[in-house]
This record gives sequence, C-alpha cells and structure tokens, in this order.
Amino acid sequence: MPIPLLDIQGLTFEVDHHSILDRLDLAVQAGHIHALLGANGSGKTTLAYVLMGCEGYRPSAGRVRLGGTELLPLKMHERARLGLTLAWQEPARFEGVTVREYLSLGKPESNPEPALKQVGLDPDRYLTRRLDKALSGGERHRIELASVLSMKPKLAILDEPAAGIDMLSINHIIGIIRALKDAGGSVLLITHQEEVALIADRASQLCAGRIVFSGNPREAVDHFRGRTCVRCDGEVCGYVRP
Ligand SMILES: Nc1ncnc2c1ncn2[C@@H]1O[C@H](COP(=O)(O)OP(=O)(O)OP(=O)(O)O)[C@@H](O)[C@H]1O
Repeated sequence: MPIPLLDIQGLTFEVDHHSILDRLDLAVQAGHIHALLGANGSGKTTLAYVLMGCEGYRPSAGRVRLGGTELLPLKMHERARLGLTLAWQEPARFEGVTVREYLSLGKPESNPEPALKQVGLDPDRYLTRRLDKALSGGERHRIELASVLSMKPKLAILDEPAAGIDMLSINHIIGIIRALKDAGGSVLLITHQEEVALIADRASQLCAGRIVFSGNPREAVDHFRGRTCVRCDGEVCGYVRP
C-alpha cells in the first residue's frame, strides 16, 4: 500500500470522560473516494469536525497526517491551506449571506459561476439568492458542493452530501463527487446511503467511535446493513471493546 494521503492513528476525542472517537485508525489513499459508513451517533460528524480543527473538537490522543504533515497542531485555516475542506451538513453558520458571497468566502477574486454551473444551478438565478430557508434542501446541498468544488481541495470531507435528495438528483450529486476525484482530489464521503457509498474506491464502517471494518464498498455496505447498532459492544457489529 502506498503512503496514505490521510493517515489517522489512535485518534481519541472525549466529552466528559466518554470517548466519542475511540482510538480510531483510518487511512485514505490519494485519489480515492473513501466512504465512511456508520449508524446515527457512531461519530462520523465528530470525526469530520476533529479533522477540520473546529472549536471544541480537540482530541485527547492520536495523530493525523495529511500528505505527511501533522494536522493536529494546525489551526483550521492552516488545515484549509493544506487542501482540507469540509462540506458542512448544514451551512447554517452562513445564514443570510448571498450565494455569491458564500462561494467567494476567503477568495474574493474568484469567479463562482463555473462551480455553480457544475452543480446544475443557473448562476443568473442563484448568485443573488440568500442562504436561507427559502432554498430547498437539495439546493443547499448543491451550493455547499459548489463551494467545495471551487476550493479544488486535496481532500474534501463530504458529510451526508445526498441526505434528503431525490433519486434523480442523487445521480447528479454522485457526478459532482466523481468530479472532485477527476480534478485530482480525494474524498472522505460520510454517508448512510448505499447507492452513494458504492461509488467509493474503498469504504470503512464506524461503530462507537472506532473503525470496525475497511474493505471494498460492497463488502462494507453488506457489513453495515446487517449491523445497525451503535455502541453495541460486539453484540451486533462485531466490535469488541478491548
Ligand atoms: N460536543 C459534544 N458533546 C456531547 N456529546 C457529543 C458532542 N459531539 C458529539 N457528541 C455525541 O457523540 C456521538 C456521535 O455524534 P456524531 O454527530 O459524530 O454522530 P454521527 O455518526 O455523525 O451521527 P448521525 O449519523 O446521526 O449524523 C453522539 O452520541 C453525540 O451526541
């Protein structure tokens, strides 16, 4: 195996002495779409926040390297400069700004139109719209993906990019995820949806804050489908607390 782009070893994040991420190991290869499956509450979004360096998400143990650079000592903007980007599940933090402003955050000189077109939204209609409840869930997902596309990230973390999206639009979203890979990026794809996970090159299943399975996406989906319990201590998913 080549040296992974993202190499996570023994990552532990605790709240009130309770491990949300529990000595988690995960490797994402350069150029791969790597799906991360896991039941509600298994720690997927927490992992995304810890990787991004969000406030309040400082791990108590472990190391993370991106392209060989130690990530954990870095601030959020330094991680972004290394090419790490997260598509937020809900871009609510930016409620009220226009789509043009949102897509230009941090890069005011850039033209947001190509990325918007790539996600199937007409710039003439959408650039002046505001990020508010008047946008449908699908439109918000697409705008979030347009934001990620325009960053040309080395590693994009996508948190449920197709949640609540109809079947036809899911195929479009899948096309956008593939475009990130075709542009030379890698993707950590957090998803519950089988049809989305199956586009990955590799997939892992998270249970109670620890990776309990990594393999090809078909095997991982089968593993996940039969095992839906969170923190099951091995009763269902085979995870055994040492
Ligand atoms: N800051 C926090 N304080 C307390 N508990 C937290 C905190 N962050 C996460 N948790 C808990 O950690 C667990 C994992 O949450 P997380 O959001 O990472 O799960 P998830 O796998 O993304 O779930 P879902 O599929 O429902 O989005 C949950 O039980 C959650 O309540």
